[in-house]
Amino acid sequence: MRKPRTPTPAQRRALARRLGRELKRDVPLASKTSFRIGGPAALYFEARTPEALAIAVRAARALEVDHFLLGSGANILIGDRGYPGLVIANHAREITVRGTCVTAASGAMIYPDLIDAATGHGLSGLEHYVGIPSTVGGALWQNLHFLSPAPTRERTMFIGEILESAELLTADNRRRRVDVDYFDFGYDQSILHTRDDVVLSATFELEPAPAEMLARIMDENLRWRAERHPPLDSEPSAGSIFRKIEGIGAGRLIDECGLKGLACGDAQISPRHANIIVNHGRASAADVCALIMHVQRTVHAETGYWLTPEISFIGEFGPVRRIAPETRAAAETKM
Ligand SMILES: NC(=O)C1=CN([C@@H]2O[C@H](COP(=O)(O)OP(=O)(O)OC[C@H]3O[C@@H](n4cnc5c(N)ncnc54)[C@H](OP(=O)(O)O)[C@@H]3O)[C@@H](O)[C@H]2O)C=CC1
Ligand SMILES: C=C(O[C@H]1[C@H](O)[C@@H](CO)O[C@H](OP(=O)(O)OP(=O)(O)OC[C@H]2O[C@@H](n3ccc(=O)[nH]c3=O)[C@H](O)[C@@H]2O)[C@@H]1NC(C)=O)C(=O)O
Repeated sequence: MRKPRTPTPAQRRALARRLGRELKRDVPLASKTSFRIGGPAALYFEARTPEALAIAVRAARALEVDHFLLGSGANILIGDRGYPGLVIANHAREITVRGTCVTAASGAMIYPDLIDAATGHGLSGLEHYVGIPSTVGGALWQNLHFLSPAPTRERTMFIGEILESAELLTADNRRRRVDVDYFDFGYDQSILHTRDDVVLSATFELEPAPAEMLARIMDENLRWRAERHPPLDSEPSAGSIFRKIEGIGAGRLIDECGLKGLACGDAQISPRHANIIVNHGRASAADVCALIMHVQRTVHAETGYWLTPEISFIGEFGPVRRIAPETRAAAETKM
């Protein structure tokens, strides 16, 4: 990925003319991510409607200002030096329910807002994703997934299965409604990874279901997550760091290499789940990157697999120190 550039004074002024007083400077980003890590955005704009989102993206494109679209910040690591261009934070959160269709602006939170709206109307299809931090846009970007309900949990369910249509701002700045096939969904994959489209809103086609069934699925899924994953509020993270590889869980490989609990500064490979790095308070992006690189080298040396990060790296990063090759967790374990 190309390094984002700092806008020129002329670009800043032109952007301010288009976006008005809502365009802010030097806004800290760490608190806007689930990892609670990262430097500031040089320029920052909060879009509260799909129209404002389209205006901001069009303005950045027209003025050739490097920009990043921030959802709930749950799948990214922002560099310690921050983002030198424009961060457009998607706070377009309106949700409407009509019959069995739920339409949401792309900044709506899947959990709790969209799930509350759907289950409150006795509609099934979204409840599987309870407890997962994501906006609607982020969920379509990566085809949000979770296991099918207990007791069998025999397959992975994807949000693409219930998507009916979406409104996009396309790469050529047109507003266009597309159906589900457009997204070319896969595991952790969608067309959004390769096209510069922005999701403005999405419509999900759901099915009526008894309230007790919805409540049971949500309880069981929340319990599943609580048993396996570190709690986000007290141990901030970005969820899974690495992709599955040939169907094998990255967590299993990292665990087998004895890396659970290994720490670098305040960043630590979670003792609970080896594919999650947690921030114990003052972790830097450099600490997280040092752990990521150490995991890649160790897992490769011991298993032959090269793990690929699932999270996106946003903005500017400083130097990363190398952890000694043989380092294991025991001496540094923090619980
Ligand atoms: N299954 C699990 O347990 C977990 C899953 N996750 C996943 O993490 C993601 C979190 O979403 P969220 O926090 O909102 O996203 P983020 O703010 O972390 O952004 C992630 C990426 O989504 C893209 N994106 C966000 N909004 C839009 C939009 N409106 N239109 C097009 N692309 C968009 C951006 O891509 P670009 O740079 O290309 O614009 C961005 O790089 C979800 O995909 C979720 O599946 C996270 C934690 C746990
Ligand atoms: C957390 C995320 O998504 C999760 C999603 O919530 C759940 C449920 O559907 O399935 C995946 O987790 P996962 O725990 O199965 O993923 P992996 O880290 O690949 O682990 C696979 C397997 O390894 C084993 N495992 C895991 C952790 C660990 O410390 N030790 C270990 O042995 C477990 O048997 C586990 O089942 C998604 N992760 C990936 C990379 O696909 C996320 O995307 O951020």
